[in-house]
Amino acid sequence: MITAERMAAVDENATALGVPRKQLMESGGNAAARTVRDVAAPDDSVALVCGRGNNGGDAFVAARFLDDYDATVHLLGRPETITTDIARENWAALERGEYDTRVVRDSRNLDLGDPDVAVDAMLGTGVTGALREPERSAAAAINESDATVVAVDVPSGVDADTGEAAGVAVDADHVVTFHDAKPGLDDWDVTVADIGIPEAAELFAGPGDRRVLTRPGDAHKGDFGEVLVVGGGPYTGAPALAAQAAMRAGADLVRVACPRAVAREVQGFEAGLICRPFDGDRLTPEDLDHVRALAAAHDAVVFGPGLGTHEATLAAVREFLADYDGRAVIDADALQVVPEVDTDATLLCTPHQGELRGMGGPSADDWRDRLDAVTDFAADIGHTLLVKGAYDVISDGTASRANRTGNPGMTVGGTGDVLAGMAGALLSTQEPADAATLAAYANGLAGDRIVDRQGYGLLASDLLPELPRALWGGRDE
Ligand SMILES: NC(=O)C1=CN([C@@H]2O[C@H](COP(=O)(O)OP(=O)(O)OC[C@H]3O[C@@H](n4cnc5c(N)ncnc54)[C@H](O)[C@@H]3O)[C@@H](O)[C@H]2O)[C@H](O)CC1
Ligand SMILES: [K+]
Repeated sequence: MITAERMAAVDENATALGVPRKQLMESGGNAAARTVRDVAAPDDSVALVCGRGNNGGDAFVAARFLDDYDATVHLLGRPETITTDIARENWAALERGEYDTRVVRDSRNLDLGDPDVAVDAMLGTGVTGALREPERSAAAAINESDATVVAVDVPSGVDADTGEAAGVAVDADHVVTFHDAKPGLDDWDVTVADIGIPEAAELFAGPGDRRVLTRPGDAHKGDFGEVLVVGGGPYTGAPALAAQAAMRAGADLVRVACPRAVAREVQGFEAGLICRPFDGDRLTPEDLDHVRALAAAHDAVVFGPGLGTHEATLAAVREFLADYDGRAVIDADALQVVPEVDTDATLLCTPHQGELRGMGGPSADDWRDRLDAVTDFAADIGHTLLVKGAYDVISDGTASRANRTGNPGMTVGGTGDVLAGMAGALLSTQEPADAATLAAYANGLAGDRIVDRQGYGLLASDLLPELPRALWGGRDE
């Protein structure tokens, strides 16, 4: 089962892998034609009723695979208003090939004839709200006809995510849907057609996974959250890196709770960082009132960078989590307490494989073997895991994804702090698994770009200025 939103992401990932949408449209159109062949007799007439988006484009392709039938392509609207290049190119091919095409400029002129089979390719996953004209009249005409109706991807008028129709919808006898079942189609006679989307487009994080984000140009203050980084003690750079990464990832506000001595250093890295220091030289249970009050005022907490493993510090983490019910990224030394704590918090844990074993998690040499093992362990502990490695594995306990951006130059200290900070910023507004996937992808991509440019020898802080483009994509992508 796949939602329209996720389908669009997978589609974009497929393009990045070198399987562009036009190729998928070719397969989709071919699959639609095969479904028509299954229901049509050899001399049957076929009316393909097409919208101006890619759903219509699928039927332009299908028409080429139905040469031997008496097939007519009805385009609802002027060819100049076709919304995508690939649909327009396929329409142009029909015209050049002298197929039987009709342009319906006005729904009052719609005449489907009396087809044996009607193909509904008006709207697919791009539908919003109730059908407008001329699609509404065309849907009524299809429903009133005696034709066997084959709907492409989704019956027009039906929202593929809810299965609800906001008004008139096509009453299809068969639905040929692409790649995977769509959530709203349980009650229909559905064939799922493989259109050649590589498994890697679903499994590996890619540029399509950015679609959950609002692009900075459209963003408003408050679209992103406020993030609290709790860290520092024996280490001072870690909380500063995490906080700066959270800022680069678009957090509206980032504050750092750390020992007073660390705060001076944190601000030395970046004057804009706001510190809310506590006394002493490491986190202890005595600081919890301070940390709890701060955490309650933020959308996500990043817990761990540079905290160290002092017993009192781990006790503080344990006590904090026991009655925290917000969202947190747990990294580094704080990870080891997670399995023993009963908490209502929503946690995104970012262990490398050694830390995963320290949490009582699975060890598997091959990342493919890790996919299921990490899912099982995430389900066990009830939190989302981002297991770092040459191939990162991400799971919320129901399914797993992998990320293969990044390179050996990123084993240098601090890159994990950058990842944790970015994950915290994303977790403040996104589902934990989406936040984890995107953080892993963007962190690795930033590192890959640096190494492409300058070779190895990168510093974790080099990643920071690369993060925005890695997260949102650049104009050149
Ligand atoms: N990977 C894949 O799954 C592939 C799917 N393909 C097909 O593409 C469609 C989705 O195409 P898209 O262009 O995004 O949207 P639509 O064709 O569904 O519709 C866009 C079009 O419709 C207008 N519109 C929106 N709502 C309404 C309405 N209520 N009434 C009238 N008109 C409406 C909107 O303005 C646009 O102009 C997917 O379903 C598959 O069939 C591709 O072939 C590639 C692979
Ligand atoms: K359709």
